[in-house]
Amino acid sequence: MSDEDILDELFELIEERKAELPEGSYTTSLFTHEKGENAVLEKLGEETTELILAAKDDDTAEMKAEGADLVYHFLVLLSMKDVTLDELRAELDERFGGH
Ligand SMILES: N=c1c2ncn([C@@H]3O[C@H](COP(=O)(O)OP(=O)(O)OP(=O)(O)O)[C@@H](O)[C@H]3O)c2ncn1[C@@H]1O[C@H](COP(=O)(O)O)[C@@H](O)[C@H]1O
Repeated sequence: MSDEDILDELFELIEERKAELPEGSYTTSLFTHEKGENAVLEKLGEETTELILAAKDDDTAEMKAEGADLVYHFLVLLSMKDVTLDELRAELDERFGGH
């Protein structure tokens, strides 16, 4: 499975959680008052700090773990703001065009 596949699958699952709000799901809790937008923004801040500290320690295993948390919460934020993964790809594609 390519990296692109897992990002698409994860984003689709996040969109499904947003639409269906199944109980007992952590993602659901981020889309409801149980945790909400502030919790997503706080997590992005916390995990960015943890990623920086892992990099400073040259701890690549921890970098991957914190990076995965960061990507997941970033995808939740995109979905929360009705931005799609394809729009993010279009932004990256546009920048890559010059190469
Ligand atoms: N990738 C993730 C993912 N990364 C991190 N997290 C959650 O993010 C939360 C915060 O992580 P922390 O390490 O800060 O843990 P914590 O301080 O104990 O968390 P809180 O007290 O703030 O809840 C944890 O509860 C993790 O479970 C994730 N939760 C879900 N996913 C993906 O989303 C899918 C759907 O999950 P559910 O919506 O829970 O079914 C999963 O199968 C995964 O693929």
